[in-house]
Amino acid sequence: MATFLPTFSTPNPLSFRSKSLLLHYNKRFTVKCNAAPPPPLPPAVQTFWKWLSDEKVVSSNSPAKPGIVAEGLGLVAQRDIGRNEVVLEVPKKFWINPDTVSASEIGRVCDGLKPWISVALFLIKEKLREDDDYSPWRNYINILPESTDSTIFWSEEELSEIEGTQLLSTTLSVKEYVKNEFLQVQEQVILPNTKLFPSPITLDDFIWAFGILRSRAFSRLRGQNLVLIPIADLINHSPSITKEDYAYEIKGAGLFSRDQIFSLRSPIPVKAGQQVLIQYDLNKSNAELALDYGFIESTVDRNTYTLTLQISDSDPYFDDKLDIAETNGTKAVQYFDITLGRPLPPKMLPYLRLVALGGTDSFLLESIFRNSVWDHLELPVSRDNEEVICQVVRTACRSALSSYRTTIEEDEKLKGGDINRRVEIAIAIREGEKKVLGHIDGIFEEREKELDEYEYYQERRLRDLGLVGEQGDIIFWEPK
Ligand SMILES: C[S@@+](CC[C@H](N)C(=O)[O-])C[C@H]1O[C@@H](n2cnc3c(N)ncnc32)[C@H](O)[C@@H]1O
Repeated sequence: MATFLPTFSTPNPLSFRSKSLLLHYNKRFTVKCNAAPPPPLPPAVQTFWKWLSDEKVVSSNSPAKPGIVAEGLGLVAQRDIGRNEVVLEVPKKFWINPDTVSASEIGRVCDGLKPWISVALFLIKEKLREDDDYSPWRNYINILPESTDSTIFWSEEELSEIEGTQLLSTTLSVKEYVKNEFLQVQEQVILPNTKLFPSPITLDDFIWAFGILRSRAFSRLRGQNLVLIPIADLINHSPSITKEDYAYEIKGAGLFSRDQIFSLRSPIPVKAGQQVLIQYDLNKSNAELALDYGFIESTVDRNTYTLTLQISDSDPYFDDKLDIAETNGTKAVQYFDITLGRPLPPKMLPYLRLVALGGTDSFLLESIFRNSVWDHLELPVSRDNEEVICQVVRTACRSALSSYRTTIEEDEKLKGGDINRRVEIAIAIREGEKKVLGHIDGIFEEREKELDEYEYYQERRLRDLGLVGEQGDIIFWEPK
């Protein structure tokens, strides 16, 4: 399951982003973890299932049905399910997307709105409907959670647990973005149309809808960038499924039908009574998982930090540097996601060297080098240049590390204690970020130690001209 919204980057000039499976116990239901029979379905879920059964979307023979699981609600196999077997098929009529909104009573006032905003308004409108004002969508809305453990729902006190992290600045940027969008839509759509929106709509309602979309909408589907698929969106995530493909798709409803259906398959064999699970997104960092869904994984490589590098506007060579950067697929402000235990992104060192280029190395910025300069930047340019990039990165890492309230050792001690899920997520996130910062610092510490061993541009040039021997000795010619 992937999300649809703009990505948010952190504001620090040299900033970085951070990710274990921590099971989520949804506040809606109580889960007892023992071999007892599964807990009965809450009335809202039973009504939802009956609605879908009456509409022939599901039947008593469906391979899976809703169940109460550790993650809240989930899809539980009613019989053994094979790998790639279809678990559910949901016809288009039951999807909620911008087209659903356009065709609804609020459609005429939602035209032209961003897709997510029109769907958010639709969800809120349906949620706030009076009981006597029946709408079938109510069956779905009633099973949606009031919140998740996404950081957008955290209290100030909970957020203080991620002080100093990139996740905190991203969360605050997201909330600010949602607030601004809310204020705008409130003024332009909600308040001028009180007949359509008779109940007051608050920022909290809007944040709820945003959280629902962010955690449940399917994207990257044929022709559908933002769509809620009731019942299919009960599928939970498993970190042990490492194949993302083929879990879901949109296809034709049949040879003689123009309708479309959303089809969900199980990526692995599932025994009766077990939960059907998928991989939401292999590429999301723990910070992204925490923001979008309110859980994280213990997988090491979900820990990332985003380093933001920039060619300064006041750099005397700004235009030349920007031209070189853009010709080589980078920008004036460039983000590099650094993952724990992995090498640096390939373009990071050349970009850093470009940003730091100056003094006697600046001849490389001349136009005659334009086609070859990036190749030169792939390797150390000069001792000065290489030393500067090591110092800049190491200083930034140390400064970022000093903004966390706890050390890795203190975080380690807190783990396993009597802490709630959100604090558990907070500890893992801040520990993960610090580990990545330590990893980056370590890489540049090594480089700093090796400054005297690198071959720099001038030596490479002399060697290419045959003026340096294999051992680095300069070859002299006696004048004839
Ligand atoms: C698409 S919904 C899945 C249905 C959801 N469990 C429910 O009760 O409605 C995604 C949400 O399920 C929960 N979830 C899914 N997979 C999880 C996991 N592996 N660990 C913890 N929570 C998970 C999170 O709250 C997430 O935001």
